[in-house]
Amino acid sequence: MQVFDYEDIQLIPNKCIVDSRSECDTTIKFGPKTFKIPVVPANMQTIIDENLAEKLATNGYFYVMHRFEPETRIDFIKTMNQKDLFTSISVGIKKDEYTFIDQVVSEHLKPDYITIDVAHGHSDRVIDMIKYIKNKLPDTFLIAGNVGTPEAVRELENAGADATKVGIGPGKVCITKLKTGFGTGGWQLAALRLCAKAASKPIIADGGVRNDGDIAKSVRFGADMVMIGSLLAGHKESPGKIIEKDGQKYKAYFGSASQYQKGEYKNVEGKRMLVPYKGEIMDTLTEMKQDLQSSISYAGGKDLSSLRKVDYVIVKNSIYNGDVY
Ligand SMILES: NC(=O)C1=CN([C@@H]2O[C@H](COP(=O)(O)OP(=O)(O)OC[C@H]3O[C@@H](n4cnc5c(N)ncnc54)[C@H](OP(=O)(O)O)[C@@H]3O)[C@@H](O)[C@H]2O)C=CC1
Ligand SMILES: Nc1nc2c(ncn2[C@@H]2O[C@H](COP(=O)(O)O)[C@@H](O)[C@H]2O)c(=O)[nH]1
Repeated sequence: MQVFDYEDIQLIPNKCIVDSRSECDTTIKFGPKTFKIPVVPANMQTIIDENLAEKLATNGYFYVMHRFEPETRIDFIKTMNQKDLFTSISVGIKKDEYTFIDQVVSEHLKPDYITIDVAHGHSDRVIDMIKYIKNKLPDTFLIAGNVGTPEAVRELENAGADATKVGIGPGKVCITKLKTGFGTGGWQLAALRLCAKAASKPIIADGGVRNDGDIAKSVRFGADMVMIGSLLAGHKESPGKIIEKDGQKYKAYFGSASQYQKGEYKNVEGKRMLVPYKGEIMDTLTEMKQDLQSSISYAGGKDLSSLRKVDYVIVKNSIYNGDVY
């Protein structure tokens, strides 16, 4: 098995067929809708809230609302419906979540997307939840995760998931790899490749993206959508206040399995960090789009499908040559 991660890979350019990068089409059809770029902010409490979800939906970006204020989800769906915006929410697998699905159905709500968001998605409890949701809400596009193996992708797909989310432990605020010894941290891109080869439905690559070029690499190795936390943290629209320290502005970014999220130190697999304040998130998303357009031009194509076919080399841990920007 070839093992590598984002920083170990360089994609090999092909002859350019466009006159301008602006000709390159970064749009992706994912589930029932088409989005501007194959990028979705992580469904974490320091990354997304209702206001940002609305902004993303209005501007043609995919979003997944987090599940950490469970009692707000019904109103969130109704508000988005009133504004004629698509709805994309998260659920867990505990007993209350079955009651929540029942409530959604009894109120005749039809979320466009639901994401089952748990640490260890390869489990019968997740499979039971997939079957329950697909039975009650057959028209909802159901994303299940997280997983890190081809076997898990196949099992969740066979249970009815419409897409699977790949990534156990590669996240910036993740300490799963240190606390448990398990995961795809350090070889997320290779794990993505294995999972995508086994998949017959779309894949979301989740965690470990540190540079815009990693989005193109994710697509090359099989991702239809890329979930990003740290790169999209620290914006004006990110939940939480600006924190001033030594004259610099920051925002907090913490793991969904951290003590800051859980409110207690039990089964902690996440940490907190300060992210330098970055201004408007739309500027960052626009830059991601432009960088992806450039990637497509280097791939010698006009759309994302050209990235899927490019050759690559493994340059183990050497591509940075000390470069940071
Ligand atoms: N992508 C990643 O690498 C990771 C992501 N996370 C994120 O943290 C958040 C919390 O996740 P999670 O703890 O699953 O959610 P919950 O706290 O909602 O737990 C879901 C259920 O699964 C059980 N559970 C959790 N982990 C395991 C496990 N390893 N083996 C067996 N049962 C388990 C829990 O019981 P009990 O707590 O009693 O075990 C609970 O009953 C999510 O948003 C998740 O995405 C967390 C870790 C890794
Ligand atoms: N192991 C943990 N993983 C976590 C936790 N909270 C979130 N996550 C995962 O990280 C990605 C974001 O990764 P990034 O590298 O882009 O910052 C997120 O989508 C989750 O899958 C956690 O507490 N522990």
